[in-house]
Amino acid sequence: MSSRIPPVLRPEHPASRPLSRLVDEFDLDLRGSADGVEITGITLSSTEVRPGDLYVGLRGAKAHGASYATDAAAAGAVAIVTDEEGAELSADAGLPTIVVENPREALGELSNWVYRTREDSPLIFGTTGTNGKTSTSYILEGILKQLGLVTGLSSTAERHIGDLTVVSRLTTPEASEMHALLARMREAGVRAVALEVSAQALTWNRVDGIVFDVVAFTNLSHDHLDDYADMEEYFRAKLPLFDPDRAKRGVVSLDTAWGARVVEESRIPVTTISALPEVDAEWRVEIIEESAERTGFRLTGPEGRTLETSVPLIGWHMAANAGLAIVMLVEAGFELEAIGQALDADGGIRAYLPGRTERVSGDRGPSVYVDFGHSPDAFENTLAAVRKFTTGRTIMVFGADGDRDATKRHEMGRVAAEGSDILVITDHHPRFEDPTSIRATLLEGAALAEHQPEQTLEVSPPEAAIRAAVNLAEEGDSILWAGPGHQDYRDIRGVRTEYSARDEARAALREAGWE
Ligand SMILES: CC(=O)N[C@H]1[C@@H](OP(=O)(O)OP(=O)(O)OC[C@H]2O[C@@H](n3ccc(=O)[nH]c3=O)[C@H](O)[C@@H]2O)O[C@H](CO)[C@@H](O)[C@@H]1O[C@H](C)C(=O)N[C@@H](C)C(=O)N[C@H](CCC(=O)O)C(=O)O
Repeated sequence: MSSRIPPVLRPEHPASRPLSRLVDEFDLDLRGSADGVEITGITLSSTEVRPGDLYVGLRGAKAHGASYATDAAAAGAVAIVTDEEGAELSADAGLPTIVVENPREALGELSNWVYRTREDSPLIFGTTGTNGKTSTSYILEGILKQLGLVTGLSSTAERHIGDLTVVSRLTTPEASEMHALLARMREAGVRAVALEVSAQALTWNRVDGIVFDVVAFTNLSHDHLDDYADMEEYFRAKLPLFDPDRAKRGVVSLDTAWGARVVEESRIPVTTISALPEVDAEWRVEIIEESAERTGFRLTGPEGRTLETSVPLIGWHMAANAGLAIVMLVEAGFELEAIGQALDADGGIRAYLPGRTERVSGDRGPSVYVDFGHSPDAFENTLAAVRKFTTGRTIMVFGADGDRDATKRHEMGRVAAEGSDILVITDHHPRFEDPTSIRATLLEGAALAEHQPEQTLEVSPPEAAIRAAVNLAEEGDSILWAGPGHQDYRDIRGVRTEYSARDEARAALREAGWE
């Protein structure tokens, strides 16, 4: 049985290390005395300090972490690492202070020192790209489990330590949290870990201090242009993962043209894969069988290596993700034959992906899928997969994130209109934006589509939107609710209200008499 516990995980039996040794080993500028100071943990949030912590005060977009040093000290922090400005801000806390130029850049190595993460490290797999990171990581974890290893996972949806499930806040946690998680995994005997690595994680040093055995690039498409000036900058944010200081080998999907650019710029040995027939790659994924439950595919690689298998997931993009996961394992030294046997054993891989084109409906009535996709490219893939197995109409329900990349909204609306028979535009996480104006932009985008749905509705809030969709649906129709996926909250003006699209969809089906 898995259980859910709060997200900030620390090792249960942390080792204690003297501050004086840290100062000596890194030749740090210490102000105050290190005498008798012992470090057992590290954090960058005053609200998460535990006694014995090294508190790292870094400048954020809203505040300087060092201004919370007094709170951190009261909670048991024994020293602070910060910059010159932070040293002044934290003077009243009376903590021994280490001054570095850029505390964020120091965080990964400091966290590795505190938790000795690289000692006796498990195999670490890292996946980056716009779409498919979570699915690839879950599939990797599923295969590794079937190969008999105790596994760990860090994803947008959840974090896993063996059989323990923990909710996740960011796709890739901050470096101090990431290293604590890896230390906790080591205590639990984890021997292989699948980590999702966002572009933001690379930009903000969240995976510093970790050496990946195999990394992978899935694809790149329009997203996150609020954090990056343009696609080129977003692309360049991914490249540090393909650096010898960080990773040993890589697998690159050529399914988007950006893959070839990764190959060109990679500084580690990489192999290539594609699920597109027109693309020339070392490994090829070819769909051989598709149903509304499973996708079967043939994977062929260098030296005549071949594997025929299937995954309990729908759409060619899921076969592409599975192929990528398998080649990552081959690159890590696993035999393709053993992977094939593991995949087939026990009725096939149990790659349960929460909220990834997850069917939440029963046997009667319309099929309802909840998906996490929130980019035009993700919409296109999931809509195509759902349409393929729908005898009736395809109804799409979606909204867009507030305070996140607004430049993709027109294209989201257009792609959704292009692929659906009925479109229901609603809200997602408005955050501090006006949901009415977000919906207006999505509607403008929908109007740009060449193919227009039979009906386009604007319904707010989302619980009313899914009910409107279910009420319009008939037996044989499919409803795709894209955006919320596995999430269990909505962010409205900075307040996270408990909310589950999966539960709302099931309730709507029940109320309509389908369940
Ligand atoms: C835009 C962004 O990435 N912001 C990150 C940033 O927040 P910030 O600069 O606003 O921080 P701040 O509030 O000014 O605080 C500064 C410092 O004071 C500390 N603090 C703050 C308040 C307090 O009471 N005590 C305290 O110690 C904070 O921990 C922080 O270290 O530093 C925070 C703590 O380190 C991060 O949690 C926060 O990520 C936020 C939550 C976020 O949503 N990030 C998104 C954009 C993100 O990273 N997304 C990717 C997307 C992946 C994908 O789509 O696949 C991800 O990996 O999740």
